[in-house]
Amino acid sequence: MERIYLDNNATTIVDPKVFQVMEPYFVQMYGNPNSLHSFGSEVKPALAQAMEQLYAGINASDEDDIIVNSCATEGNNTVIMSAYYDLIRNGDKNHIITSSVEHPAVGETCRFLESLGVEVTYLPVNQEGIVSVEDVKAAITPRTALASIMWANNETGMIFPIKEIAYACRNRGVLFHTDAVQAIGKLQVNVQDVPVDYLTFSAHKFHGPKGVGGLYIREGVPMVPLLHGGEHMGGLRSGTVNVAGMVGMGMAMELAVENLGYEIREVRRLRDKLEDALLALPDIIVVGSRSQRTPNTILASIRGVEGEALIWDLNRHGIAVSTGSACASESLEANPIISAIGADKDLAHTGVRFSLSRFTTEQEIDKVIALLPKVIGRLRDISSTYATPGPACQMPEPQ
Ligand SMILES: Cc1ncc(COP(=O)(O)O)c(CN[C@@H](CS)C(=O)O)c1O
Repeated sequence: MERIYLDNNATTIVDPKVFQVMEPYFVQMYGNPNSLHSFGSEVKPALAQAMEQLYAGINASDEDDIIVNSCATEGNNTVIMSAYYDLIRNGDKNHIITSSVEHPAVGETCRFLESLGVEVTYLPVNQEGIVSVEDVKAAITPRTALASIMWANNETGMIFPIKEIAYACRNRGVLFHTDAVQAIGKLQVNVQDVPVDYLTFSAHKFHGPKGVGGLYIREGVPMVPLLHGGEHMGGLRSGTVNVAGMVGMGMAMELAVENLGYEIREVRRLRDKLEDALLALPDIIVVGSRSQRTPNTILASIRGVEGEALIWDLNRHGIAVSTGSACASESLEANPIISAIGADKDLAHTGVRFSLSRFTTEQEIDKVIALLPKVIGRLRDISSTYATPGPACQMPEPQ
């Protein structure tokens, strides 16, 4: 059976060009870059080039740092724990601001710090699923150590006003971190234009390998390492460098920037084609306006159809989607994002996320469009809660 992959916000295929540059560092040039002999020294040029690609990809200046780590989860933990060690435990701060829709790598790390006595403000989202910069400004106190707000949400694709939030934090002397995992390769990320202090990303979200990520640190801002035990990454992240992974991530970053125009035009066109087909069916809503969303993502709520039931039925036809973030896919809880925007609880159990990539083809989208009415119709026919097409789904009234 031909399979169609529409879960790219969970992870992406490694671009063949990325795999090609990685391969030699597994079986030919496999030395430890910290070794003094030729096996170590011969890998250094590739690491230097990869670092240049990462700096160029987010327009970082030479004075800034980018540390290569294992993933965005590690990067998010590193930033938040650094704020705790440096500004809260040893300083006079005791407050962190984040949003109620962050990835668990931010949300759960903040909850862990609450268990250590740190005060955390979890900002709400509006019915579009977006955090307001006014709410960030209002939440800042003299004791605020850090604000951490994601650039784009992994379930809805909604893009947050990061430039305004970054300036609001800078003007009030608050360090600002953004989780840019769902932004790299989908929108322009330029740290000269957007004054973030920290920024995290994961290679496997933009057609690089799993198990490698990056943490950008603006010159002059504090960083207490999470991992100790060696001078790797200038002592900011100990552990033998994942040479092949770093080389692959560098190439993936270069290709992500190179293909941004295609993503914004062509991937968006295919996403909109799928979204239009979904909205032509009764009792379906999509979270957030397209103009405020990453070009590849749809979070749809399909009345009368449990999200899990739809993903299993589509899976039987070889189509891979998710009910939301992969890390929450085992949970049968209501989709927290759909709950957060104020939709009714029935809708919150019917969320399905479609996320495309530059490798998604028109033929694949056409096949999914042809199949959806049958799959949704069958599930509604056997549903005990869905009788006939209800009133056209309305987004919840603004609170
Ligand atoms: C915004 C955001 N922030 C951090 C992560 C974690 O990335 P790692 O490489 O696993 O560390 C993710 C990964 N979100 C996947 C898996 S849970 C999803 O299905 O939405 C993310 O989307």
